[in-house]
Amino acid sequence: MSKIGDPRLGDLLQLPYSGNKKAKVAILGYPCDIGVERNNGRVGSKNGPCCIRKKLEKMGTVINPEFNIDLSNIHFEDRGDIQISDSLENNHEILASEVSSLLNDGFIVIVVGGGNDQSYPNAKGLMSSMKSGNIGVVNIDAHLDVRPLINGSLAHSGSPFRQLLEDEMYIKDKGMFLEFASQGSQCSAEHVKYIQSKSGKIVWLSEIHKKGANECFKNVLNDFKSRPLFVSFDIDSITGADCPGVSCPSVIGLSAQDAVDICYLAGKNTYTKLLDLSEFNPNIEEDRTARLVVNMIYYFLLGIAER
Ligand SMILES: N=CN[C@@H](CCC(=O)O)C(=O)O
Repeated sequence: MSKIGDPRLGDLLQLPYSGNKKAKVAILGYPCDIGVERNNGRVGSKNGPCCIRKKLEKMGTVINPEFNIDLSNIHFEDRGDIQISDSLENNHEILASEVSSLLNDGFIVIVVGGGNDQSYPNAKGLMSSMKSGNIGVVNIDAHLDVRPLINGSLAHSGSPFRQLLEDEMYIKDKGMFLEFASQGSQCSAEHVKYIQSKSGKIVWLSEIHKKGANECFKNVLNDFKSRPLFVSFDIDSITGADCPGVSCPSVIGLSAQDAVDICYLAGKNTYTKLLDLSEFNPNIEEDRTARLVVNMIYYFLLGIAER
């Protein structure tokens, strides 16, 4: 529990819903790393949601005196973890349907993974709730994650955005896709061509370092205009010094400050319906990285409070 006179996110989660709140936000866990294993990555992200929940309890002031933002105007609800089995395909179906039903109930949704394979079912959940593929998807990630399915049919943590770019509804309704903070040392030239052939865009990490993450991300939000937006954040896009607990770390990347600034802007953007956070792996490092992830959630909420 929080200390006297200092309510935190855990207290916000306890408040019952009252009709006059500014927004409803639901947090949902995807405790699954089968997709990471299939992609030959380091497993452990299935323990991510549980670890985040423990930290969430005590972090993040409900009234932020630095920015003068009061989160008690937001209804924040923990919807638990989705039911996981050994079948990744089943897990994805359940996830897409849960995300869609939360969005239909008027929630802004935060999904905490788990592997990055979650991002295609999450996008499907958004398309199904909108009954349209005319959505915007921004993948903040060191990797492009447009690898082909294994044996032509098995999804994995490196394939979610190829699945999106090949999705019938997304293609028919002219969805829009952009990769943000991609690292050329970890992305194949063939995959770049593939994304361009599907009208996807890429903002490389080097460009972000020149112009600043805030500026670059504001431009992206502007380009996506009024489409319902899904911001997918793979935390391995953040430099390993700031964010060591991931399946595939890098010595370069966004800073922790960039990450929270981006989450704030994503939350403040009226069209953002869905945020997912992927690849937190507490088996590798659980304290510093979990604190960063909770801060990212917190800054997203601060942004929503400023809509
Ligand atoms: N979501 C992560 N995708 C990366 C994983 C790389 C790795 O674990 O080695 C990718 O497929 O490139």
